[in-house]
Amino acid sequence: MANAMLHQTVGTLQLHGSSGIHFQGGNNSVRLVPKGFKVEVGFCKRGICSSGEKKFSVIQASASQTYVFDPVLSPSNNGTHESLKKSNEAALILIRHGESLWNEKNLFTGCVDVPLTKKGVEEAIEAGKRISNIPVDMIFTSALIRAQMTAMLAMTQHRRKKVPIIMHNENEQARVWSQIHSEDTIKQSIPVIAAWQLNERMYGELQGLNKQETADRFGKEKVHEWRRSYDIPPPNGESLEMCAERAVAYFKDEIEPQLLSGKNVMIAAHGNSLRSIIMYLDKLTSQEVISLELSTGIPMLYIFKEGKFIRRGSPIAPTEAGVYAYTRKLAQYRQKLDEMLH
Ligand SMILES: O=C(O)[C@@H](CO)OP(=O)(O)O
Repeated sequence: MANAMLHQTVGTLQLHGSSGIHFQGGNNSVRLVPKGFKVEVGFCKRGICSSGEKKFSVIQASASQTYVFDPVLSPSNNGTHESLKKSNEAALILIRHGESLWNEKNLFTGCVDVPLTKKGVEEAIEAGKRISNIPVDMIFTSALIRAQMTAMLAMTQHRRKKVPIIMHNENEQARVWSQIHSEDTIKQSIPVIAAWQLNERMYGELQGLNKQETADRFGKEKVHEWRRSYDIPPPNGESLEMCAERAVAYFKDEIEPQLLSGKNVMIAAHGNSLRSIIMYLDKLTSQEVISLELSTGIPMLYIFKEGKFIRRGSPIAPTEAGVYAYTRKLAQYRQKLDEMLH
């Protein structure tokens, strides 16, 4: 059995007939949720396994099978959800995409898939410089090109020089055809998971309309309500509340377990999908979130520690001492990079 996974792989898990676990949908990564916490089990033959798979169900006993798994998320690690929360610390970087061609034209964009402008490209590169000393083990982006461009461009500046690789798990063939057959190469890679749940809020009938013209037509206040209120959707679109239902659920289900296991995560997404996630992280009220505005291409750093998200603002520059004083781990990581690169 190959154990070539991007997760740190340090053990195997034997599941026997009495385990009550049955896997459906081919021999790739699966996720199951026993009492209290998540376990991620991968049994891909070779190559990169990633999370996000839902093609399985826990319904009945199956024959004995050996799986590679990530012990920090496993029940056999003597750890409970609570003790994991206490022992691990991880960095979380949030970044709204750089300026898009429709930001430049002042058009409502929502789920329309518009690329970055030249300025947006530069913003993403600048953002990358600002976080170039902060560890990144996994990247989550929306399914939209402006967020993916931003993540990739930012990573060109990272000092660790690992290669961000987009996971293709949309079907069995895509998964097999994108496998990597060198464990060393896998170690030098960062999995990038693209998820529609992190997409911008769907702006309904406003998509493609000019923001100024819409305000002139419907009134400034109405348009502000559509754009910034928590629970009032634009015509046939999503309110922030509706956007939060999928974006925050995805964050809790797919991203938080990674942070809990000590993985450092970057999320490249959008003004409103990130507003909804920040509302959750900072425990903002539906009133407070109205005035939360995110600029394009500005990275925001959180430290996840003892089950809490601690907001650390936006690193100003890669050398800014303050950021690395936040935690010993960050300081050590930066020092390691300095040693490696000198
Ligand atoms: O057009 C959009 O999709 C968003 C983000 O650019 O606009 P708004 O500022 O109204 O949230």
